[in-house]
Amino acid sequence: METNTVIQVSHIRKAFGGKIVLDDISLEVRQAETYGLLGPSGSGKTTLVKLLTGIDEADQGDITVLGVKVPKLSLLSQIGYMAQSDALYSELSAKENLEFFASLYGLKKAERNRRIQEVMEIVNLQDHLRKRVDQYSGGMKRRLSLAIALLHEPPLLILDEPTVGIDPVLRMSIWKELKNLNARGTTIVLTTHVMDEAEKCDRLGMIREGRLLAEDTPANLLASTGSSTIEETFLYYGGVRP
Ligand SMILES: Nc1ncnc2c1ncn2[C@@H]1O[C@H](COP(=O)(O)OP(=O)(O)OP(=O)(O)O)[C@@H](O)[C@H]1O
Repeated sequence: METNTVIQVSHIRKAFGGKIVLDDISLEVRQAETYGLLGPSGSGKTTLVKLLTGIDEADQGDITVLGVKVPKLSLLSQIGYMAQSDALYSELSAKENLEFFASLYGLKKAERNRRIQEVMEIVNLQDHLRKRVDQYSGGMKRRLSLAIALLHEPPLLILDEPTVGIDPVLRMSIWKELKNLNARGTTIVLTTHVMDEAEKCDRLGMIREGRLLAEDTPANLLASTGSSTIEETFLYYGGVRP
């Protein structure tokens, strides 16, 4: 294990009702990088990130996050998790949602107000703070969920499809912010099935049918397969060779 390892996944297996969903997955995420899990729908990405957060438990294998074996309740304050389906109180305003999560994370009042302003500016929702969440669009809800994950400035962000339903301009600004967070030492794990987004990650794990097909920097993955796009690389590892 390297000294800057934030997540160590060793030989994880997970099955639901006899169906193997994750099959002998091992990977490592290093401090201050953005690690992307790339794979088609149903490949096991969400299941894997849920194991990383400790929401769910593996049948076999070990996971260590920030030096602690998961699941561990105390780790939750260290992780900013954005689930695929938004966990928001729709009858409350965005501000009330943020205040609720800020108090869960134990943020003091002055810090709470400052952070609420900051995270809402990052996702460009500062003008919609007082709007009820049930009046938000799908993309706005995604952005609010991201804002909540950022609220307590956790050292590790785990984001399940963070930019789905978000327009390209805002997506670019969110990526810029993710890179800023990396520069300040934050480690990010995200899932995606968007190939152009995968190229923005420092390292990629390609997943298909519960197996890790390959893991490396986008540049190395392209070079080692002689591909010109990440999509071609994925197809190569998936056994589709022209
Ligand atoms: N609680 C569960 N009970 C039974 N099967 C499950 C459960 N959670 C996930 N699965 C199955 O595990 C497989 C992997 O699902 P998972 O949600 O991890 O995939 P994914 O790569 O995140 O897909 P998507 O991009 O569509 O979210 C799927 O076949 C899914 O039906």
